[in-house]
Amino acid sequence: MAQKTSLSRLKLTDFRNYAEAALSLDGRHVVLTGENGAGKTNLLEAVSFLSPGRGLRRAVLSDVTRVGAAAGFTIFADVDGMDGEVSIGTGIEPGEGESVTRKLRINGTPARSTEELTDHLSVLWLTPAMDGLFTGASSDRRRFLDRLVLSLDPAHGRRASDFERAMRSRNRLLSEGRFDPSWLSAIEAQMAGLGIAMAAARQEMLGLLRALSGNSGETPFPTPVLTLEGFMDGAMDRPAADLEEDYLDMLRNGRGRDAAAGRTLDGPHRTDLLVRHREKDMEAARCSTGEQKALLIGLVLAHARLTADMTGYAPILLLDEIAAHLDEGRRAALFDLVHGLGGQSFMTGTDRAMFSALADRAQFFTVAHGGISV
Ligand SMILES: Nc1ncnc2c1ncn2[C@@H]1O[C@H](COP(=O)(O)OP(=O)(O)OP(=O)(O)O)[C@@H](O)[C@H]1O
Repeated sequence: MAQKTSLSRLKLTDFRNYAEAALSLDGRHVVLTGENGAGKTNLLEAVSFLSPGRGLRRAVLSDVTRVGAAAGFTIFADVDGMDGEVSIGTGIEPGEGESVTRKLRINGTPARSTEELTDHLSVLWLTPAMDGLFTGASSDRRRFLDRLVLSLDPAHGRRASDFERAMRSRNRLLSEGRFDPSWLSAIEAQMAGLGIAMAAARQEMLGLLRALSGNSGETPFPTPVLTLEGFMDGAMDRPAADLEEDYLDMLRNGRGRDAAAGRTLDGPHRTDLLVRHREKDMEAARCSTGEQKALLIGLVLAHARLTADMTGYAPILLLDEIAAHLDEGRRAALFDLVHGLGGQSFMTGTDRAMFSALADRAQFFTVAHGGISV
């Protein structure tokens, strides 16, 4: 069984609709209930800032500071994490405009980057904004896929941003008609190395999830069958050096075409994550709304289980408005599955009764007008 990671304290200042708020936690799951607009999702968002990136809303950081606040927002958390107990502080300084970056202190010491958070805990989430994942833009599925990869392979984020930067340079050279062969070749060689490493990391994550779903047992949440399409289709079992060579050829031969298109038409930025409902043998986009939600839950739970298996520590799970869509039986089954992961989860809803099956496995809080009470 994976070890637990948990928050024992969360304290917010000038965060969204909270001027000041604090939560004392005892390691059990956390249920936050209250009316629409009370600030439940904001609390989950605060916890999501204990992982690298822009949180579960992919927020512009300056929007996160409470409207009317004189300074930037801060989040403090006491965490029993993968490296023992730590105090984490994160937030932004005021008045830096939209290019502001998030500051992080771990036990009072400034951290080089927010990636250091992954040494201490892993935070995964499922929010209503993800409901259209299977029917929406492929860029959303790619981002979802990359978050899956990132939770087990922190270097994936750096590879993806370096690839993006190199690709932008290539696009610029091509669009300006500067076909300088040595410059282009150097950029393309960098893209080939990074691009194939990204594709391999994604493929490896899918392989791990596939192996896991083979022995996931009976659950009311269907098994998603995942495949990748759009880049190096069916070729990923070949040696990386050969794939890099192939990708380099594609880039070299595609210069004219890409110049005309104004963008690079081959690469890992074109990958799509295809999801099928295994039991129905149906693509996810054609499943019913409820089936899609259940598939998404199945996918996030599988990822949480994989994270726990691979790291030995159960992730913190943020489940926003998860109970509303499920009947009583499925709700109880979900709580059992979440509890069985062995970690701490944060769940929100408008009605406390929906969580009654959790009983004393959870702490219950009421959220109202930017305040939290027991
Ligand atoms: N920067 C900000 N400053 C002040 N208030 C904000 C800021 N950003 C968001 N809010 C407000 O926070 C409130 C709470 O939002 P939140 O999404 O947490 O509600 P919720 O309890 O999850 O509601 P629902 O049940 O409708 O999902 C909203 O009314 C929103 O306008």
